[in-house]
Amino acid sequence: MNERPITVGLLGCGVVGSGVVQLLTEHAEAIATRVGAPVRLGPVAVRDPQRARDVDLEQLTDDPFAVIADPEVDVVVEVIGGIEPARTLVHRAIDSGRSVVTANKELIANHGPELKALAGEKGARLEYEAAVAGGIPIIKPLRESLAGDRIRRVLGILNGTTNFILTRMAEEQMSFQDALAEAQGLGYAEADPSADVDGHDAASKAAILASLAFDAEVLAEHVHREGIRAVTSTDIDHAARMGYAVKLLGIAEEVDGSINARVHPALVPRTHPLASVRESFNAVFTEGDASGELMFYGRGAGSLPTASAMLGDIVTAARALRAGERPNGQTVTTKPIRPFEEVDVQSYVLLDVADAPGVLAEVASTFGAHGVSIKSVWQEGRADHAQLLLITHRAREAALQATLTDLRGLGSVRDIASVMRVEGEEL
Ligand SMILES: NC(=O)C1=CN([C@@H]2O[C@H](COP(=O)(O)OP(=O)(O)OC[C@H]3O[C@@H](n4cnc5c(N)ncnc54)[C@H](O)[C@@H]3O)[C@@H](O)[C@H]2O)C=CC1
Ligand SMILES: N[C@@H](CC=O)C(=O)O
Ligand code: NA
Repeated sequence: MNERPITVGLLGCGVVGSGVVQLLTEHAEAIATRVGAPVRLGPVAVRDPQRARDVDLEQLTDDPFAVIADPEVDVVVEVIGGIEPARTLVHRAIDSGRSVVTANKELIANHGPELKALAGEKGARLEYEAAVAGGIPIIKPLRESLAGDRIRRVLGILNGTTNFILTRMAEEQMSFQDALAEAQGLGYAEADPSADVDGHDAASKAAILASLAFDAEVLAEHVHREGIRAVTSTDIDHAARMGYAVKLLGIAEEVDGSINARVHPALVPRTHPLASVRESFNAVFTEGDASGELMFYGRGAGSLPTASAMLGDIVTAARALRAGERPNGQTVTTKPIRPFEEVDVQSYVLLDVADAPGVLAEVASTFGAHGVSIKSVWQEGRADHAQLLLITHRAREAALQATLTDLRGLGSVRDIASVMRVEGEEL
């Protein structure tokens, strides 16, 4: 093969970056065959070039700007994470006509529109398969394979760290803190684990999925977000007894021309395919008019699975370079974003109540007064430790909130111990 090699410049060499180096080296022959030219690793920017590493790096620098300015570099791979300096680096790389492959969901969910527009203008590619659900192919399927369908709804387990924590809490009665520490040790967690447990990471991914599924500009700030800190082992036990698993879901729906995107813990019926997604695995479940229900399942985090998605993007960018293709200028429409209060959701409510005559009727009539219909009720315990577990039918979130306010005012309701959504139930 006498073709000019395509050179990759790497920004950051942590968990994912070292996986990219490993795969570029180990799969070099197959990649060269698939691209039609060798793809070689060029300069690599790291924080500390003196530090000992598992991977072999020849051209090390501590200046990421030198990498994007290197005339040899054709494709820039960004795995530093966070907004700055990643945003400036990616912006400059694209501005100089280079294609960029990134795993940075925060960057795409906050600045994707401006970066995509610049890439279109400069004839560069901006690829980000690793940014959502790590190694699972979902960006290309949504952008290409499903481009002829109309997607109505996307439901996903989009964060490996929180799914790992919830699985350990459910199956091994492990504490939240111990499970988080284990996820950190395995390289799944973000540098600041609050990004995982408070749902920021999943919200970025939900925004990206909503943008692609509905050809719209949905940013992280448009996503209603609740993390898993409030989920207790009592909730998980109750849910299990009622036939549900507790999952942190990212949801994007288009209903009557408006989009709602949200991330929150949810009870998922055990019979739903998402309920069986355990450990650090991710899954994205799509509902399309023509394709029906599809589920994409696999490793959403970890060095090599994430690097595998990036290598696929590097091959895409390298092939486009060889073919002299310009990226397609996709039109993005502006669609209204529906606030969470105006979304119809099914809910699970756990109440600490007095076990006295008339309490259930009082609680039920409070729901009824706001038009929230109750689907099922369980009572646990007696006297001072009585708990009522209620599952509602779909109702406007604002009506549920008004119900909760009134429940707090009832003498018989000691505490609203927990409120979660229910998703994936047959309607
Ligand atoms: N770890 C995972 O499983 C996944 C991570 N991602 C994303 O991939 C990106 C990277 O994540 P990780 O590799 O896990 O993080 P990491 O913290 O292991 O690696 C980031 C590296 O960038 C380096 N760095 C920071 N600032 C730099 C600078 N100015 N110049 C040069 N190097 C710099 C750090 O020293 C660190 O080694 C993030 O955007 C993350 O959200 C996406 C999917 C999965
Ligand atoms: N911290 C993230 C890594 C992948 O995006 C996760 O836990 O899923
Ligand atoms: Na992916």
